[in-house]
Amino acid sequence: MRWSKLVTMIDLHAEGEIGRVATAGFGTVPGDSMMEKMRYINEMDDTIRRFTVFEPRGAATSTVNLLFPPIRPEAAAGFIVLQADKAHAMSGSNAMCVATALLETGYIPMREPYTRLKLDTPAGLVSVTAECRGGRCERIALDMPPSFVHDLEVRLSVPEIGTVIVDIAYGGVFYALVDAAALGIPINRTNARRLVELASPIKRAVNQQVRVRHPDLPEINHVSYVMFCERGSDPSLIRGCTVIPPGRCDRSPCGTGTAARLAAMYARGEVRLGDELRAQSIIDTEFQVELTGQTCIGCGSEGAVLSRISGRAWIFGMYQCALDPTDPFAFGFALSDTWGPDVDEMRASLSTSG
Ligand SMILES: O=C(O)[C@H]1NCC[C@@H]1O
Repeated sequence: MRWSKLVTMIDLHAEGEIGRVATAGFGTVPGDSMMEKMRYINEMDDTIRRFTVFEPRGAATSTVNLLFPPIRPEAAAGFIVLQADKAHAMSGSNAMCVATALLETGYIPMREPYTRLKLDTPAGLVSVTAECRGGRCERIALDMPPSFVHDLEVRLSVPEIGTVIVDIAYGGVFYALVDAAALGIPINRTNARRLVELASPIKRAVNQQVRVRHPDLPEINHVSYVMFCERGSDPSLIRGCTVIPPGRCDRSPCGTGTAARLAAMYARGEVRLGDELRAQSIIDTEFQVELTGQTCIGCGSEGAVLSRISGRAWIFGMYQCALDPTDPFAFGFALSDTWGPDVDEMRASLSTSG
């Protein structure tokens, strides 16, 4: 064989949201921290991201997590989430996939009934508690990064829609949280495409009209996702749908989005410390959510909340993708027919041309 690249991956999903874990073959990514590695991918060379996520080797629902040996001594491993638009600082469903892959393949020794480990991410260390039985990870609980509200009830002027009121909060990445009922759109499978079409101008507007910045992680300085939020008659059930650029719905209840949402709910007095909730996705899968504490960030100036979010992940395959030196699509491609309305905007932001 004359391949110039061969990347080995484990196929997983967490409550329906795909999260491939690349374990070998993607070479080295310069950086003395996960944040530096993420910056390198986003600003210097995103070829491995495009090679693995975009077509023909990837697809519109692709997410690939690059697995790294630990840099911080207390971490078992590090990972960086590669999505269609960029590398991101943290992801709940993907952290569940990474932890499950590490334990069920034996990369990290499994202890029953609980295995505890730390994962290193650009957003910081994430403590993981895996419920294990018979060699299987039955549930992965994440102690999410401290979550906080950046702005409540920001009035956005959104072309094609009008005024949209959003909360802006952080749960590992920044979110614009939108009340789905205010836009008259229930979160259900039928509305998946419409939710994507609504999120596109809202995300553009929020990043044009609002400047965000994490007080301790200044490189996290834009809103990554729009999350539509819904509450039903059951106060313990919160339903949500995160739209992932360039245009698809998160199939999971979204861990970072739910953590951000909890901060906004806490700020409004809608939840209290110790409350346990169920976060439900557009395909009705669920994460268990607990508001576990308060903390400060930004030199103590910002109030933040701590949450533990758990879900299940499953390995469903192994995948190797290779590059023939004559393959014209080493950098992959994406089309708006399946990837969503913001493909051209996404292409304009790529750090590697081709
Ligand atoms: O659970 C989460 O946080 C992720 N799911 C896909 C988009 C987010 O990164």
